[in-house]
Amino acid sequence: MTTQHRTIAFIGAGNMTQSIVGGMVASGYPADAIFVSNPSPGKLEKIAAELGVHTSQDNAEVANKADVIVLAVKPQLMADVCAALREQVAHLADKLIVTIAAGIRISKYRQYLGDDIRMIRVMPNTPSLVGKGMSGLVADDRVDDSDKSFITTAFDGVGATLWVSDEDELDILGAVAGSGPAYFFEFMASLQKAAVALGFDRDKARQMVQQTALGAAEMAIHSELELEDLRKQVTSKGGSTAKGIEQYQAYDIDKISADAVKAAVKRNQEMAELF
Ligand SMILES: NC(=O)C1=CN([C@@H]2O[C@H](COP(=O)(O)OP(=O)(O)OC[C@H]3O[C@@H](n4cnc5c(N)ncnc54)[C@H](OP(=O)(O)O)[C@@H]3O)[C@@H](O)[C@H]2O)C=CC1
Ligand SMILES: O=C(O)[C@@H]1CCC=N1
Repeated sequence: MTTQHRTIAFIGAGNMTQSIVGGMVASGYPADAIFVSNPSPGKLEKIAAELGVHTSQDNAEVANKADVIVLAVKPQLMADVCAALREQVAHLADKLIVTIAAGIRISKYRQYLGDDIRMIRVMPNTPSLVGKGMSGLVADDRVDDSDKSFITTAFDGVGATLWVSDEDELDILGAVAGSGPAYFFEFMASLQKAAVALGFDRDKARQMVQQTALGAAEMAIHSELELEDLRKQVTSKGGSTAKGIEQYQAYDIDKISADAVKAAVKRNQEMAELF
């Protein structure tokens, strides 16, 4: 199947589906080719009203209509959701199965959905909603180039894509980029609180933090310099930034990030065992 706009069914209409589908429609993917299912109606009504995609409370109904099924439920629900799809969806082996769930290995999906499925695991992140996502991808060896190209194009539409060599690497990418927006928001919120503590109102503090984060990210993207050198450009000798940076280094920011990423990788590995 080489059709550029295959019919695609998202199982679960949560944060990630809303981000990805929102980004796909904004980047020109036809809403008419997108189906979304969810048990409760509220999120479906919102996504249908805002984006014009088809919706249903019945997973099997949307999965039966689609060439591509995207599994977008929480890892702990995956076994049950897959068991029901296996029972109720015809010709699962003819469809491309994509999962965005953290942790769970392709070998596990084979147990859940049948040994003959072909599957791509994608690890996206929520900035997909604004077209600035970072998605990692890994495929099993039954997936052909047209499947890979279709999914790459779909996720390129909501940001950047990076194919990794195996599922262990996907766990690491997930711990850095999948979880990463949370780390940046945590850091941004802490800078906002620091400005508020010194007398700024929350809105002004937020404005300066978010614009600074945007500017720094844009510079990192457009500069050939190492990130460390970009940091040095701001850090005038004997100036104020040096004093601020000294504080971050005193708390060993490298260790904080290393520990955070290791803990998130470990949890991905645990979820692979648990679910
Ligand atoms: N959030 C993120 O930043 C990222 C998440 N992921 C992965 O994406 C997946 C979804 O996460 P996220 O969107 O954050 O989670 P959410 O909880 O926001 O969304 C999950 C959705 O699944 C729905 N759901 C529950 N039971 C079923 C069912 N039986 N059939 C169909 N849908 C069901 C829930 O509906 P209801 O609320 O009505 O119960 C909810 O809308 C997870 O596996 C996660 O690992 C991957 C990368 C980043
Ligand atoms: O926290 C989680 O498990 C998911 C995966 C990456 C971001 N959210």
